Amino acid sequence: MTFRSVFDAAFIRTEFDQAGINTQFIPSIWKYVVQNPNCEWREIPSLPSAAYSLLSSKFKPCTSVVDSVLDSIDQVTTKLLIKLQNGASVEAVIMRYDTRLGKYGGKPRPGGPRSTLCISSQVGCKMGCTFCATGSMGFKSNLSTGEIVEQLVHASRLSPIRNVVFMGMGEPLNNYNALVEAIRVMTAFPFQLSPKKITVSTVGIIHAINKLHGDLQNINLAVSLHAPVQDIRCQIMPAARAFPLEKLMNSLAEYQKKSQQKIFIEYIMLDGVNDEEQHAHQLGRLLDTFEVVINLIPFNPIGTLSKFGTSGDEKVTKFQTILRSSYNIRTTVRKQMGQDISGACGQLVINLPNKKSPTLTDIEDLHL
Ligand SMILES: C[S@@+](CC[C@H](N)C(=O)[O-])C[C@H]1O[C@@H](n2cnc3c(N)ncnc32)[C@H](O)[C@@H]1O
Ligand code: SF4
Repeated sequence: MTFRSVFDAAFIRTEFDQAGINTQFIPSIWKYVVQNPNCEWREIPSLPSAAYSLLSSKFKPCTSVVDSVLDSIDQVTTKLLIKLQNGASVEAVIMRYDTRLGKYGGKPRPGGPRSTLCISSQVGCKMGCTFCATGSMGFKSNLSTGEIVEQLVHASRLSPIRNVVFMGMGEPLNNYNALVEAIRVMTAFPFQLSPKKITVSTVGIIHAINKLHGDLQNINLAVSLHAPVQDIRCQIMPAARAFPLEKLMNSLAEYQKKSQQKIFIEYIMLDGVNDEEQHAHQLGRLLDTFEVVINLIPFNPIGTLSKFGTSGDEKVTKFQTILRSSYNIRTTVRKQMGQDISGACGQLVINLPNKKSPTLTDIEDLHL
């Protein structure tokens, strides 16, 4: 029998309403589950009896289970392999790199480290970017709101999570309703993450960007641009044909006008493809009228799944310098994390259900 996640917010609210149970009990149920993910419903104190029977018949505290936990050698990154109820698996990655450490003069941050959690929104992805391991799987299924939130529940048991980035498996804006609802849950009691600490990364799904600000305010939008001109974008990202660069930039301009927020631009550095000086100038001119931060991403090799090479450090530095000095654009280079456990961007790819349960060796084999 299939159970729903108690974090499937819209579903549980409707069920409570229909059964005449006050929906105000829901946050306290979530709090109990966050603290006791393996609890029995009867253990939760002070619920009406109708709530216990409804919960028992239709819901599970967590519908997903953590199959394995893998730490990087430096202990900074932890990859969770999470098995969903339908037998498919996704990965979530905890990164303990604390950008605020400098603020404390190199001493540990008061209250301990606050981690960033990289979350998956789909099993596989249909956008087919040619440098991405997840893209090579094709689309398998969407995660429900509850399955998205449960990644936070599982990770929070290992590390206090301060930031959430939708940069794991899948294209979040292709699973729009579940994404919006999941972010609403994450910013509500008992998680209470600040929307400013949540980043949605997208390949550039124009119709979804156009409505995003109406549904969620104050979150960060990151756009995987990866090329300054349409023809290079089409070569490396098939989705660029459906979402042409010019229309995407118009949509981003509208988004920025409404949100009044910086947009984060992700730019993967592919050797000899998009990393020449002329590309830096084209990118600088393209973004001239925007308030952006550019994040240059060193390409993480994905073995035979992709033919690309990683740009050399000198080229990356030159690219960064042009954007900074000629265009005054804040430009950072992404720190490489979790490569030894294939937990880095674009390295997330999972074996499929009903073949057999994936083991870590299977996953490592697929990655490398
Ligand atoms: C895996 S995607 C998930 C979010 C969304 N689908 C997107 O494309 O923005 C997160 C980021 O990883 C980047 N990425 C994908 N494959 C990569 C690779 N092999 N090396 C480095 N970054 C990669 C993507 O371009 C994107 O900026
Ligand atoms: S980079 Fe993002 S959009 Fe492209 S295939 Fe990978 S997950 Fe999908």
